[in-house]
Amino acid sequence: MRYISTRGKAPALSFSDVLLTGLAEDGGLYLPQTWPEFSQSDWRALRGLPYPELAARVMAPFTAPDIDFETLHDLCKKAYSGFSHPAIVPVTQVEDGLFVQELFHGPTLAFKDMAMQVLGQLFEHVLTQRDEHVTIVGATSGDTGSAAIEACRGRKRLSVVILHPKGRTSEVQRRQMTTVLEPNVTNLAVEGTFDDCQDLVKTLFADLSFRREMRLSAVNSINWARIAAQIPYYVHAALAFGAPEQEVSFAVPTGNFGNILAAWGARRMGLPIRHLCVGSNRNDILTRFLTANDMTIRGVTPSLSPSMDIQVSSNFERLLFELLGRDAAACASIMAGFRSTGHMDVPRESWENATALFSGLALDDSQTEAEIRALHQKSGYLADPHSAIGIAAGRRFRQPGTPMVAEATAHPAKFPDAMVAATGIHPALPPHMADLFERRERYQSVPATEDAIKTAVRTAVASCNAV
Ligand SMILES: N[C@@H](CCOP(=O)(O)O)C(=O)O
Repeated sequence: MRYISTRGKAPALSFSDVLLTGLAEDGGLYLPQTWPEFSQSDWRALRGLPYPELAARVMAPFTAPDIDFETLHDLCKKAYSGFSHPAIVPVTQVEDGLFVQELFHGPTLAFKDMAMQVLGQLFEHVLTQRDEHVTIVGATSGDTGSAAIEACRGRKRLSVVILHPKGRTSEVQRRQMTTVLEPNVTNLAVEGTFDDCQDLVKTLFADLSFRREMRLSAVNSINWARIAAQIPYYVHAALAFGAPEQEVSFAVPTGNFGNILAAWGARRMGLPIRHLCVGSNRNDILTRFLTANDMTIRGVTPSLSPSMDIQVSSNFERLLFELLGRDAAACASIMAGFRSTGHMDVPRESWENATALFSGLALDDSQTEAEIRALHQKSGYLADPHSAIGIAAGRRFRQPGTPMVAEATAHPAKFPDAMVAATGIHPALPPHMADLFERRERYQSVPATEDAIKTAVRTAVASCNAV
């Protein structure tokens, strides 16, 4: 398998190189040169497999020939060994035709662990093979940061620097990051929004000499490996409902578009997915795009679902590239226009193709709170604000005869204030985090400037090397 950039001007790479490279050197995102396709009997053969084996079988075409199936299976077993639920990604019914797949049973209580735990193993494997060290720089609106830190903490071949928007995550989310004191972990509280953090990360990658000097690598979903490791849970859910004979739809609370892009990838591989529903909060750029072809940046506003407080959804570029028939020049020019004007001009035909498969629903904070409360009263299910938005989107677009699976992306204990306001219930943190509020924090506040972040990255790498 080789990977190509959505902007067409970076070299095609193998899986291991894509893993270590993160963002393509032309600013684009890597995608498989050709999508692997599974036959009906290939899907059937995955039924009933333990999750780590299913994950390895689904990911194997993406990692070949660099990583063979046996090695990958071993890495997946290690990755999912710390999950607290025996099914890893259990599915429960909340209403007629509406189901929830819980993706938050990993160590940091969010869906990011599903891929990040695998990435930690993959980095260790590839870097050991090559005897190399990399510096991971990532941006988080709340969940990616702690998942990345958890996957990388204490690993000698990795330094990890995470940028979060100061004061814009929940306190639990912040503490999950800032109380990890291993010397290879640096937390930067950036005076800006998540979009500023993500932009700064991309700016660092765009400076090729800095990038090479620091050996930068990525753990955000700009890194293809993140998407590849998120495809298997869609397969797992679809098989549970009778795929490949039965179609399934999914509803996904969406910020950076990586999670729902993985669902799209599963469909591209032949999984019978009928409909994909995007759930947004008041930062509703994706819903505006899907309802009116209006992809215009309006500024990031804090909400009850901070992980989705995003306007520029990185992974949309991968879908755009596919919608444009893989025309990299057109994709690069639309992305350049988006960057300079804040408005993305998606050709009408591509937009119509997107809306044939995707729908969007946005909930403001009072609607989110009402959804959490009503769902809890009617079904007893306690959904965090992000998952509640996904569930509302699933209910809005479910169709008779097709199970709708809403992805529960975070544990309610990550957002206690919102949960208490909606239901009066304060969900307890699991035992391994019970003392989170007593742990010492370490982070550095920095202005949202390229110079400040570069200095902080240099210092982090130097101090890590000194240990
Ligand atoms: N919602 C994310 C933002 C970063 O997304 P990613 O999937 O690209 O890592 C978060 O919680 O940090």
